[in-house]
Amino acid sequence: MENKSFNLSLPIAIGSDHAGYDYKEELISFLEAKGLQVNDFGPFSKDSVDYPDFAHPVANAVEKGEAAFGILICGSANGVAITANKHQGIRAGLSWGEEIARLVRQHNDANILCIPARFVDVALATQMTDIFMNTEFEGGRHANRVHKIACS
Ligand SMILES: O=C(CO)[C@H](O)[C@H](O)[C@H](O)COP(=O)(O)O
Repeated sequence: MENKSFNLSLPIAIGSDHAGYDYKEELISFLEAKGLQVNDFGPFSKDSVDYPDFAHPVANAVEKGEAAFGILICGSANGVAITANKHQGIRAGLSWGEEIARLVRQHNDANILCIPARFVDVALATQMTDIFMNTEFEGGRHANRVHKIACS
C-alpha cells in the first residue's frame, strides 16, 4: 500500500493500559482489515496495569525504526504521551478530534498518536487513526520548529 506519510511496509506499534484495552483491540482489527501489520505490545487483558510498561516498548520500537508509527491509548492519553515523549526520537501527540489528528501530523510530524479512551468514542478513535496515518507533515515553517524540539 502506498503511503507518503509512513512506511507501511513496517508494522504499526500499538499499546495501551487497561483503560485503552478495548480500543486497542478495535484499532488492531481496523488496521489488520486494511492489510497492515500490527505489533501489539499489550496489555493482553483488561486487568489494571501501569501505562509506562506499555508506552516505553511502543516508543522504543518507533524510535529504533522498527515500526512505521505508534498508537498509544489510555484513559486521558496524558500518561502514555508523557512517557513516550521521554524518548529522544519520539513526538507523541494527543488527539481528541479529527482536525487535531490531522494537525498533529501536518504541523508537528508526530510519530505516535495518543488517544484518550475515556473521552472519545471508538468510532472517533478509528477515524483519528485513519487520518493520522494518511496525513503528511507539511514541512516549511514547521520543519525548523520541529527540529528545535529535540534537545541535545
Ligand atoms: O493518563 C493516564 C494516567 O496518567 C490514564 O488516564 C490512565 O488510564 C488512568 O490514570 C487509569 O486510571 P485507573 O483509575 O487506574 O483506571
